[in-house]
Amino acid sequence: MRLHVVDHPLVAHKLTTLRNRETDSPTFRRLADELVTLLAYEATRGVRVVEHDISTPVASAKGVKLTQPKPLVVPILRAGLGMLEGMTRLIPTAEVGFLGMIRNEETLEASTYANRLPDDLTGRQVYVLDPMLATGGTLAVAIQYLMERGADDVTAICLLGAPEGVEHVRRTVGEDASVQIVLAGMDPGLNDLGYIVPGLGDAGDRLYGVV
Ligand SMILES: O=P(O)(O)OC[C@H]1O[C@H](OP(=O)(O)OP(=O)(O)O)[C@H](O)[C@@H]1O
Ligand SMILES: O=c1cc[nH]c(=O)[nH]1
Ligand SMILES: [Mg+2]
Repeated sequence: MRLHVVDHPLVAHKLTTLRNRETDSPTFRRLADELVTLLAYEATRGVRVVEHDISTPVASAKGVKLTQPKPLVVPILRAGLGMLEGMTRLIPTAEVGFLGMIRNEETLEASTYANRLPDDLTGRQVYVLDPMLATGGTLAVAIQYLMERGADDVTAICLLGAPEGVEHVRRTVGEDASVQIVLAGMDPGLNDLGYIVPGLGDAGDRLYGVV
């Protein structure tokens, strides 16, 4: 498993505004969207392509195109939905599947309440979207689920992570798994309620309001 924390001043600038409690919901949504596109550029370095010959108006040329089947993008509802457009802007032809997951705020255990994914993911390259990687319970369950169905390369794109969450995912999927985590920032740890500190609060609530 590989971890990549993107080190770029524009990412750091947008993340700082995103964290600010004064940032309102419309601005939060816009920044989350912009950040994902920046992260996705890094996260898709390994996207699979094949050689593709074309003719320009002047001559023939060798290029590449995305392989079939196309990459699958999986936002984890609810908060991951705020990252979907930023991702599909970069890979418009990607297919999209959905996982609805919620963390029990007392036990911090993740459970799945919705699944709209192909049953067979054999050989698929998958990009999972979720802004927060806290205890790692949610992401570990999601990645395991995708790999059990045959996905052979999974990249998780998150805005903020905590070291204990990253280690939990590493232990669950195994050191040798073809799994990559891409973060805009890694915070020092979690508080007693399992929130990332300093973090940005509840990403779902900040995107969509308290429900
Ligand atoms: O790493 P973990 O400790 O599992 O926590 C992270 C999860 O918690 C948040 O979702 P939440 O359960 O709040 O659902 P929501 O997106 O509907 O708000 C977040 O979007 C992650 O999915
Ligand atoms: O800090 C956290 C932890 C879990 N979920 C969130 O939305 N924020
Ligand atoms: Mg939430």
